[in-house]
Amino acid sequence: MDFQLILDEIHAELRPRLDQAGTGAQVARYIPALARVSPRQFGIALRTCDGTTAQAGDSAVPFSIQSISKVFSLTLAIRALDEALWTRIGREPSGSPFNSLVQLETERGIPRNPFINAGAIAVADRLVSLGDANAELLALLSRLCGEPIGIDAEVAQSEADTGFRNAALANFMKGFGTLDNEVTTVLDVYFRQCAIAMTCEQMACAAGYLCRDGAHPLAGTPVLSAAQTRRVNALMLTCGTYDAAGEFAFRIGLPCKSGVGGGIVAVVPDHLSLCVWSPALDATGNSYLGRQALELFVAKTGLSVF
Ligand SMILES: NC(=O)CC[C@H](N)C(=O)O
Repeated sequence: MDFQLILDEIHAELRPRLDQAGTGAQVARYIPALARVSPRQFGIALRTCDGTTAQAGDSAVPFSIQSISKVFSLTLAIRALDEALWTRIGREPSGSPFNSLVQLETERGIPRNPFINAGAIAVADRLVSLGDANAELLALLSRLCGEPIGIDAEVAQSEADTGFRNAALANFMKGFGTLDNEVTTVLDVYFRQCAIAMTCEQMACAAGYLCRDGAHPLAGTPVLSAAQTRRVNALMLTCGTYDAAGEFAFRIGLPCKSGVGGGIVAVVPDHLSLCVWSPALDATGNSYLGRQALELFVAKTGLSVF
């Protein structure tokens, strides 16, 4: 399959839609540093299991990975704790927005899954107990894509200044005993992981272990076991795009994880990993053009888990 041609076609088809007037799509406004990002950007990149790469558009422009970081923090936590992780975090889709508080009350402070904010904050707490969580995460990402990866300090500060809902989630969970560490420490780790900046090309490579039964995309060494990798992919499919996960499975049928920076990473097991980015979001907090790009990719290639 000529992936470069396919990505070029997708880019050409979507470029005229970059002016998203009238669609309601807009960049995340609740984090001031993200509100300043131009919505008129679109990038896409993929890397196959045999190392072939393809890219189009703004694929080399760094963006704020936001909730895509939750895949990699989960990977670190599963590696360290395996089954023990699941005593404090569920594995069911939430059907609610990513920053929703409501389920925590009736479910006694146990977040539905590791990909909503509450779940990722609970994962961050586990990682804080194990060591320097942000340093571990940056080291993992840098190793996975073979390039140094860093945090955008301005975005991290902006999140910390306005993260009122995340503070509410963390305090609520602390009240139920879900967090072992200080709320401020855990939130600092969480905000900084969300503020990691990467390009589509770096992300497509970094996610490569997810299409290779857990093998490192560059070195081939195990990042996760094959069974653990299946679980991460299953969670991405069922929970990776919040209350749009059903729609994503229906229309795209790939494990996906989105972030409010406008990135979406997607996995075609045994074939390839890809990343799309366009900052304007739909009402569910998923990239408006990113979703369309993934739909086009699946339509053109027939690659889907179904
Ligand atoms: N969906 C997202 O990407 C949310 C991440 C964002 N940093 C937040 O905590 O609100």
